Amino acid sequence: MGKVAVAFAAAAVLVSCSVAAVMVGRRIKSRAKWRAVVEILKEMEEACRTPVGRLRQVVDAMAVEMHAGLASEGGSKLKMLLTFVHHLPNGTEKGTYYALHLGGTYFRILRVHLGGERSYLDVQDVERHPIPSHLMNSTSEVLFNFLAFSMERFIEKEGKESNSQGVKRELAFTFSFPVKHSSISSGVLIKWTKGFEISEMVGKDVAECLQGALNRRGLDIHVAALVNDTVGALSLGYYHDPDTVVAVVFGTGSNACYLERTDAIIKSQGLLTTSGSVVVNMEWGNFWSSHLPRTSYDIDLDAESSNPNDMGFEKMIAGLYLGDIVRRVIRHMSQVSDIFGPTSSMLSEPYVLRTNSVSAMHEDDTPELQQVARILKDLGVSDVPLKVRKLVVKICDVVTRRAGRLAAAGIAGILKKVGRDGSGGITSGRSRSEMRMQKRTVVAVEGGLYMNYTMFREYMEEALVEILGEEVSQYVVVKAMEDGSSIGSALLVASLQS
Ligand SMILES: Nc1ncnc2c1ncn2[C@@H]1O[C@H](COP(=O)(O)OP(=O)(O)O)[C@@H](O)[C@H]1O
Repeated sequence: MGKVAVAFAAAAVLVSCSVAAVMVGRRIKSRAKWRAVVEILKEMEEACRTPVGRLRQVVDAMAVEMHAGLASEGGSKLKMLLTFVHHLPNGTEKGTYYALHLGGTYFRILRVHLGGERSYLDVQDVERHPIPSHLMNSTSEVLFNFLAFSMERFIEKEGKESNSQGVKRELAFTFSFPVKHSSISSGVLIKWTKGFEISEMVGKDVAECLQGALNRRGLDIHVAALVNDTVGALSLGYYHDPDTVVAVVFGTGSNACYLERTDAIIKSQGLLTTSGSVVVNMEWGNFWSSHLPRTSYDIDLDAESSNPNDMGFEKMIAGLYLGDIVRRVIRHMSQVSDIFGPTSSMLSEPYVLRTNSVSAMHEDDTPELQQVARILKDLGVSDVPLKVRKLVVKICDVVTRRAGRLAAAGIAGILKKVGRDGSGGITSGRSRSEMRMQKRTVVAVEGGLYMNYTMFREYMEEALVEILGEEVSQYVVVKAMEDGSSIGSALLVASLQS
């Protein structure tokens, strides 16, 4: 071999050595990046842990806050609002009634016809539309004109042969935001939540605004009741099953109401009702306790939201927020590692990842996780390997598991307050034999998150059994109420007439 050939051979060896070294270096780097990502997941999992001991602390805190909110105005972050609902529909109602429901994402209109027997409940013409997003930060006039216009179109479709023609229509306005009631049919908006921002509306009478808009359109419709969506769900639950004492909504936001004894409402001493009880709208989205497992992602989400330092519990458990928590974790991982490829600017867009997509990824049962790949692609993250897709599923699981378990702790907190958790209420303990006398208790549940996200529902129901124990759980029935908020509100109006 000549000198030149030897030099080439030596250079070739050197080049292949350095290529190998670069490849090894890259592998080490990518292993380090993977480790960094796994570390983020581990930290997040740790911060989201909800062992049953911690859940029980949340249960106790919920019951304590409920007491405080009933004791004095402003005594707790839980407003514990009186709804002026003393009687719930019992099945004897008759006639045709309407409901118009303004939720966080959807508005719905429907008509129910009641024949005076529980079995004769005919729900007709349910319309459900997304709320046009520009309305959420428009003016009260624009918002209510739109609702009145939608109501007018609904009625026009009834046609001339409708049996309610020529008769004043009785309407329930189901309103999923906090209201301070002065009667069952009037109340002022306390604040907006769930991304709505029409500040001049705060302090105005909500039913009056709708009635005014209906009158301006010349519609012969009477706003007979202003009903929180949870109270609607409770009404439908009670109509079907009088053991229903609690209702919870898990949709865009989250809230709960329950039947309380009037003598337990210290802040309204002297409140008398013929039934001896009243429905209390807890506005539990604003619940807070140091026992809630909060992460840096929750803190950032809150700080960047339209209502910082507000609705802390809702921001951990409700549909509007779960997607955004998952997005924040993915974005953090994409900042410390290139496992998601070049950082997509879409990942920085708040609320771009919806909770519907989180459930689609979480429940993706295709072998290659094609749903996950498709949703990530929509976020500008293409061609990620299977192990990264699995990691995303894990993030969805951690966030939703925490949400479901905390939701269960909230429900158990209410059961504790009303003495239906097997412990005999907040102050006294009970013997085993007394526990056997536990009353059957139905919890009516509704909302898009609960109805459509199976894993959320399963985690919630599993944790409820864990908290209450097998024995007491036998007496607690969780019942889904599809469209319960709207149907139940119409039933409530019917019960006011009978
Ligand atoms: N398939 C789904 N998976 C997860 N969450 C869902 C799903 N479908 C709906 N949701 C959640 O439920 C919310 C809608 O809740 P819903 O009770 O129907 O309406 P609203 O809150 O407007 O009254 C959506 O914004 C979303 O957060």
